[in-house]
Formats: sequence, C-alpha cells, structure tokens
Amino acid sequence: MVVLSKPAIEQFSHIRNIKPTTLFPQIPLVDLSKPESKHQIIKACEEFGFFKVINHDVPMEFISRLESEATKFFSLPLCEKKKTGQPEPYGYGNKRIGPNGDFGWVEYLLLTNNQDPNLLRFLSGENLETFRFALNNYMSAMKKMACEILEMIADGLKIQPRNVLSKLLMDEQSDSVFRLNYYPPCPDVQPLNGSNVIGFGEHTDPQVISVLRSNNTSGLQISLRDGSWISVPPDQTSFFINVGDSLQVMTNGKFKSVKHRVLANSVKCRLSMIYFGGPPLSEKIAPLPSLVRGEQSLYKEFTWFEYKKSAYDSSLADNRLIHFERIAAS
Ligand SMILES: C=C1C[C@]23C[C@@]1(O)CC[C@H]2[C@@]12CC[C@H](O)[C@@](C)(C(=O)O1)[C@H]2[C@@H]3C(=O)O
Ligand SMILES: O=C(O)CCC(=O)C(=O)O
Ligand SMILES: [Fe+2]
Repeated sequence: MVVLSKPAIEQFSHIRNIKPTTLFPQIPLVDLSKPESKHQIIKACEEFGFFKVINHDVPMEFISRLESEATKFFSLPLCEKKKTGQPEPYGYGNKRIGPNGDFGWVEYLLLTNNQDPNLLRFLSGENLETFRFALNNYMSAMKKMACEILEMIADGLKIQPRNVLSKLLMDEQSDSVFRLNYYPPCPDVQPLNGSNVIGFGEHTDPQVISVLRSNNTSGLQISLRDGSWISVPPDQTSFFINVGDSLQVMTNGKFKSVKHRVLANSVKCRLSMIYFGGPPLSEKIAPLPSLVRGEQSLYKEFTWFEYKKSAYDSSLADNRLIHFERIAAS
C-alpha cells in the first residue's frame, strides 16, 4: 500500500457535508432461485439500473481464492506492482483513473479477457499459475451469471431470440474487461465532520452489464433519479449488477445505466472485483427493433469500437451517451 503525504492527499476530490446517507431500505433484491426473478430484474433495471443478486450458483471457493490472490498482489511493494507498467488502459494503476485527469483513492488492476501474459508480469512460476487459475475460474463464473441474467432480461422483455444480448458476451471476440479495485484506508476521511474522499468518481459503466462483488467494507453509492446518492450496504456473499450504457441504448432507454461512485473509508480497506460484459469491437449497438416498435428510436447506431473510443476521450463523470442521442423530431 502507498502512504500519501498530506499535500498529496489534498489533490483528491473531497465531498463535504454529505447528509447521513439513506441506508438503502429498498435496494432491489433478486433471488435467482425464484421463478419470479425475471420480472424483479426488469423492474429493478427500469427503476434503478441496479440490483443485488442472491442465491447465485457461483462457488464461494472461486470468490475467496481470487480475493486472496488479489490481496497478495496489492500487498506487494509498489515497485513490484509497477512492473506491469502504466495502464494503457490495461495493467496496474494507482490513483490515476483513465487517460483524462481523473483521480481516486484507489489502486487497481485492469485486465482484458484475452489474458495478455504481459499484464501479469509481476508474477512468475507458481504464483502466476495460481493467480491465473483463480482469475479464469472467477471470470468464467461471472460471464455465465451475466449471460443468465441477460437471458432473463430478454425473456422478461419478450425479445427473441433469448440470447440476443447474451451472445454479445459469449462471442469469442467479446471485449469484456475485468477490474480489481483496492481502496486503502484513507487518513483524510473524517466521517464525523462530514468530510469524505472520492475513491472512484461518479460515472456510468459503458458496457452492457457489470457484475460487482466486494469485501464487507462499505463505500459504493448509487445515484437515484432525483440526483440523491444512497449507500449500498456491502455484502460479500452477493453480487451487484449495474446496467451499462450499451444496455440502455439496446433497450431504447427503458433501462437506465446507473450512475455510481465509491467513497474512501477511514479505517478499513475495500476490495472489489468487477466483470464488465462488453460486445465485440465491431458489434453494432442500436435500440432493438422489437423495443422501438411504435416509438422513436432514441439513439443513433454505433459500433462498440466507436463508443469505447469516445468513452476513452471523456472524463469519468461525463455523460457519454449524449453524443449518440437522436435529436427528437418536433
Ligand atoms: C476516465 C475513464 C476511465 C474509464 C475510461 C474513461 O475515459 C471513461 C470510462 C471509464 C470506465 C468506467 C467503467 C470501468 O471501470 C472502465 C474500465 C470502463 O470501461 O470505463 C473505466 C475506464 C478505465 O478505467 O480505463
Ligand atoms: O470498486 C467499486 O466498488 C466500484 C468501481 C467501479 O464502479 C468501476 O470500477 O467501474
Ligand atoms: Fe463502475
């Protein structure tokens, strides 16, 4: 872990006087073992773009193995972690998020799904093998769960074929991404004074769907439609699902991608692992015809490559979809 001096800490965004956060009584909860879950998913995606999943069949062993590998990685000396080079955008990153001047109280490892061996060059021999093994098992489980949820969404919206969304993630060329975020305790957070430090600034995820799991440290907040922020109580045995911008477009705005952020914690570290399910770069993203019938299409067609490029030209908090909206005919 890197210890920052006081002036260095001051460059981070602080948020003052946050009202005691509403402790989210109504976070949508989806029990995947229940037959009504597809309807609950649709409702949650329409109202929040976010929900919590329980009774998933991801083995706890896959979760704890990767958590322990990630903990080992973030405990390495900084010079070892830096062996992966600057994130461009993949690799190890420290405080700098993306290429456009965003900062957060976070260290991370951003990986593609094609397992570029260079990205793991801080490891060798047996350590490399155990890390890879844990990563492969976990990522396959995430892809499977994300695809099941996308198929339930297709069913719930009565779209055919039911793999119309999941096939984007199943494609060999799928541009999915995996991220490990480590938020060290931050000495500058003074909860009693209402002073908070941004761990990961507000944004929406550009992909189709994201599956997030964290340890038991709080920090994640989502923004409601009225602009208020609510804290998501951590639950290390469950997963949290975010609707991404691409799913907002494909549902012609019926689902909204959820704005979210992470606040640093004064005493505990937070470790999160997130699978971002994305389409192949050449895939055309546009509202699905069966969801547009009788309505106006709200978005222009674009490829995932075009959207991703435009996202990487933007800052975290920017509204990235605005450039792809159709101007409503009067
Ligand atoms: C500031 C940025 C970081 C980001 C790329 C971007 O230019 C805007 C989108 C950001 C985001 C948010 C969700 C994911 O964490 C991420 C990997 C992604 O696909 O889009 C990050 C990008 C990043 O950290 O490289
Ligand atoms: O680390 C977290 O809990 C969320 C981070 C996040 O939203 C992201 O990496 O896109
Ligand atoms: Fe995110």
